[in-house]
Amino acid sequence: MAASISLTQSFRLRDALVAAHPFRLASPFRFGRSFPLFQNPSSRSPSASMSVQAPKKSPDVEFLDRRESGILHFVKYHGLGNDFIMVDNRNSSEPKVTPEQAVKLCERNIGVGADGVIFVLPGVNDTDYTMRIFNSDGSEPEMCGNGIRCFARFITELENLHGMQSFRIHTGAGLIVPEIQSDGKVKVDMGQPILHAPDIPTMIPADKNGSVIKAELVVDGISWNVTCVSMGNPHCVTFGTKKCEALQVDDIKLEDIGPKFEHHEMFPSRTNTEFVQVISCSHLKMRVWERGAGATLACGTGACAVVVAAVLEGHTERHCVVELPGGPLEIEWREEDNHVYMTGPAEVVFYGSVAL
Ligand SMILES: N[C@@H](CCC[C@H](N)C(=O)O)C(=O)O
Repeated sequence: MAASISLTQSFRLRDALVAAHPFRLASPFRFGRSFPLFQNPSSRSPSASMSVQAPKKSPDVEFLDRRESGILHFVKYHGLGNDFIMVDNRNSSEPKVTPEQAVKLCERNIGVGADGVIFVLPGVNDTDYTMRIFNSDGSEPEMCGNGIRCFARFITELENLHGMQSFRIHTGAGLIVPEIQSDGKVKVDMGQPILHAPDIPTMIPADKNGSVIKAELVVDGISWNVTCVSMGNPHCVTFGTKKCEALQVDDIKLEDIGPKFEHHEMFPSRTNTEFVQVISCSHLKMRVWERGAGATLACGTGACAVVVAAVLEGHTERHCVVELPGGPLEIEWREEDNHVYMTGPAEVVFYGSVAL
């Protein structure tokens, strides 16, 4: 596959990237060619201290080591259709891609196409790695739930690890711990939800505990009931309006109403918004409008925020299946430690290289 697609003078796709990629591939497309120039040392290798040779990357990702000026090698991943361009950035603490380049890469018609670009950077403060992400509009969020599952699976490719693994990841939301399970799914300790209004942040008047739970927010002339939760990044969760308390989420016109929540004056850092339907006391259905990315097929931090909001509003138990357009996530808000746990898949879509 050596086709060259001309985009603009400053941005060309190389090695025949797919713009419209199939969802849920049985086996990933492969566009990168194996061509190892060097091997990265791995402190996680059990034999690292005894062997002169550092362990090899998984053969699928050896092409990431090719050093060619102006070329970005990457692996595209998705978590329930929330898709990301994953970049091996372990040799520098500065992302290899600028926010402006990320916008072009994420473009679905003339770019690779993705909801964001994620960088695997060196760890800090006793963590194994640092995760940074640019949304498709170039803004930088604090955290990404589907992204961190992809991140964990990408590390196993980079480090050629097999079986159950767990990593300590530094993010803008603090320490996050994803764990690869025996079935290949990734369970993530997403930490504690933040409910204190100024820390979310929201300017919606808070209750006596400082939280915004089932409060009124007028958007586009309609009074919505909203609960605000931060999972490191801000979320505004709604189960309905004052007039109609129970949403039918398929009826929501996301493209119209989503941006009005995102840019509402009550959210000084903008917000992600989840529209939720209660199916049962352990089953929720949601659609999401993401800050900086628009309508996506899934949002991991959003699903976590939704379960926290559902418990606080008295709709569900603490352990729920959250059904998203891209598929289900299992979410538990554990009483013992106040942490939220998210379990779901992460898959390779394809391997590629692009001229920046
Ligand atoms: N899709 C992500 C969230 C990505 C960040 C979000 N758009 C924001 O700006 O906060 C997820 O799975 O959590």
